[in-house]
Amino acid sequence: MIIGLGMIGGSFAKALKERGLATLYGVDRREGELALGVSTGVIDYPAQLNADYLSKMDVIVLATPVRAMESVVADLKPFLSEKTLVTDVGSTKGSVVEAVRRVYGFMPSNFIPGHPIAGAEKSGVLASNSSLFEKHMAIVTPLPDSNPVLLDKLHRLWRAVGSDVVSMDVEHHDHVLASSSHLPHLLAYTLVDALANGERSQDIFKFAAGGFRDFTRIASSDPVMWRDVFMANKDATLATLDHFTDRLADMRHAIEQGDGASMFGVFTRAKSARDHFLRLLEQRTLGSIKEVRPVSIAVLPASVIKGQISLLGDKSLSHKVITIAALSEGVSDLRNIDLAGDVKITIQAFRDMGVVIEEAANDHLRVHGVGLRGLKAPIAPINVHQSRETLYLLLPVLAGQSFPVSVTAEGELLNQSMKDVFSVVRQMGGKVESAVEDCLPVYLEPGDALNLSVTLQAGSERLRMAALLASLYSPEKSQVVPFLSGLSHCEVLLRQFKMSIESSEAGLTILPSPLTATNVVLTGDEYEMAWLVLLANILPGSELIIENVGLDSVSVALLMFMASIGADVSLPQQSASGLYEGSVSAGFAELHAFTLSAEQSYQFRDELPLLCVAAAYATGQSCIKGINALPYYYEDRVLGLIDALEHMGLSVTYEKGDLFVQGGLPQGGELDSAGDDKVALAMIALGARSHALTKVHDCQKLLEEFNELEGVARQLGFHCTVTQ
Ligand SMILES: NC(=O)c1ccc[n+]([C@@H]2O[C@H](COP(=O)([O-])OP(=O)(O)OC[C@H]3O[C@@H](n4cnc5c(N)ncnc54)[C@H](O)[C@@H]3O)[C@@H](O)[C@H]2O)c1
Ligand SMILES: O=C(O)C(=O)C[C@]1(C(=O)O)C=C[C@@H](O)C=C1
Repeated sequence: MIIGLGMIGGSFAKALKERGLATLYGVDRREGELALGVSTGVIDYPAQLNADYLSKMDVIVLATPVRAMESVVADLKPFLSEKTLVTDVGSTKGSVVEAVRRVYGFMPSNFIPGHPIAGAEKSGVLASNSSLFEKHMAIVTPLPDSNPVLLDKLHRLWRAVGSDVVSMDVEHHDHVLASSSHLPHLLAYTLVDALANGERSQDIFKFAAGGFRDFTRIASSDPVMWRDVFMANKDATLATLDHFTDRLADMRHAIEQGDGASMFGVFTRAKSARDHFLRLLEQRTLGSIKEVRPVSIAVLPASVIKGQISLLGDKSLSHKVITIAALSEGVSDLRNIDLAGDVKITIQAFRDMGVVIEEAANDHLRVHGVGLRGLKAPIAPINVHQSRETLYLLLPVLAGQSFPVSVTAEGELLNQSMKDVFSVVRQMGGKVESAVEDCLPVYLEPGDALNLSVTLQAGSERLRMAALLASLYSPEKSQVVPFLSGLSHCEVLLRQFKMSIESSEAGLTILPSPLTATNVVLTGDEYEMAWLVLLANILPGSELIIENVGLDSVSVALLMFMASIGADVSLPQQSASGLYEGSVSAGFAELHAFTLSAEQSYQFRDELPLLCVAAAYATGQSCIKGINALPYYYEDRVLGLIDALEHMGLSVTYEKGDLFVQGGLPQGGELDSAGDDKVALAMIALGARSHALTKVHDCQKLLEEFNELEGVARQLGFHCTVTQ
């Protein structure tokens, strides 16, 4: 039985009836609504509140405005069996519970309140919609004495009409809904009323467009229902209204003072919060993660590359410089930033914590730093999706703030051990809790900051950066001993922001100091640079100049190694920062077979897919040692390349972790990059001088990370095309 056959009661009845789940009886004080309910098939029968009807009901749903519920409960009381589940759909819950208690003197165990978080600005039975509750939440607010069997029945009823059921405490419900639903209705009603009765009202409505319509849709809602809501949820509404009024006063002040920075801050944070909300909503309504269309890249053999090119900023450096700028004091102008792919995740995470990041152009950001400890607690757990880079940069920074936070991820990242970076956080004094040891999701709680002294057990650049960021939060001097000696971009970048890092034989010594905003033009992506150098060397007639390069110790060692095996490549000069900065030139040359020691394999682990291709085009047999000693994802990449080399007709042996490749000309064919961007780029190089067309599959990630690939290829005359 539905009592109050309006829009919500009618929608619930219709949803159950269409699914063949119930015989529906309706009660309403307006007979016309009941008649319409029967004629439109929303209910089966009209009914009345007497013993005949009430004694045979399994479920009774109160769907009147909330202040009418007390008299309805009083009318039900004499005839009600305690086996009948009585529930309601009212927008407030405390008032309904109080009303029932007033009638009974206690809360009967068969009365379990509920509230579907779905609706519309319409009212009346004709506005019923049987799919209204699908993919929406239904909140139930059981009480300590609630009958568990009937509670289960209530859950099943809401699930049956497509809702996700959530349990909540009555008081919490009323506070949350006061902000999420009641306050917006109050603002919409008041805005329309103020404008309708103010000066120039006719023109205001005449010239209002989408903004006004979107903001005020809910002012068309039923006035009786909403009067009841505000009378029933007075305290919680006043609390959220006061908070809002204060914030509105701040905005008024900012406008009066012409304080653009404050306005910009509020608008950026609000946009980021709303975008986050829409993403949540989208996941709920789509029900599943979006499908990604597979993309392949076809490579036509025998092209030549020629010209001068400047590459977009290195991706991992883009993540890093955004992080450093966000923690600096002042505004940093960052240029040549790669805003594609995972970098967006780092940007979003900082925006979610109150950092204003302006996108001045496609590759240009203006970051309004908040200082080392100035981040704000995010409204929801931070999701780094599949970005390991974001995770490693964020964790130490979060452990340095004053609020606890949860961090989660998606896909494979959820199953991988984060022991190394969790250990850095623990050494800072942060508490790390996770259900599965050393895995995400993780709950981070800042502890008392400790002086950091870390000896890194691996050469990863992101771990090095994580340790350096962690050391920013040490009360006094801290020490980071990198796994690999030599200059890295991490120190160079941090020094640009005035971090005090001294380098000695013993490692890096860091003195506590704030970071100062600065302007940075990022140097080009180093993997893409190495890829172009390789391509130029395997395509006869090629001549190439790559500008805006900044080489750290590993990249210098790699290019020198390439030169030692016959590659035509020249390095720029070393600059004051210690990096080799300027242009790299490269051209065609016959490469010789080479042997890479296990130490070199580790040092060049990122570039190993490219070195496998170099081995394929070199004369003689090359050997790459110690592959099985690398972290598994580097080994996986090489294994992917081994498959590709064999598929292209080359002679390859993989024995006890050592790879032997007999150079020759590959045949062409179809290769699977398994979604790895670095592997895909190497496979494209492998196809560059093969006998026939090469098609590299699963290149979505590559195009996301290197979305200017087609443009670069076109500019240099290299024939590769994206196909579905
Ligand atoms: N409108 C929404 O978006 C929405 C969403 C979730 C929950 N709710 C809640 O659902 C309830 C119903 O809202 P609605 O939008 O369906 O309103 P509605 O106006 O469409 O329907 C209410 C019905 O209750 C009837 N009614 C009023 N007093 C009665 C009484 N004493 N006895 C019998 N019938 C009576 C009215 O005649 C009307 O048909 C409210 O408590 C509201 O807070 C509304
Ligand atoms: O979508 C609308 O029009 C609504 O007003 C629905 C809405 C809401 O504020 O979200 C209104 C009241 C409720 O109790 C639950 C949902």
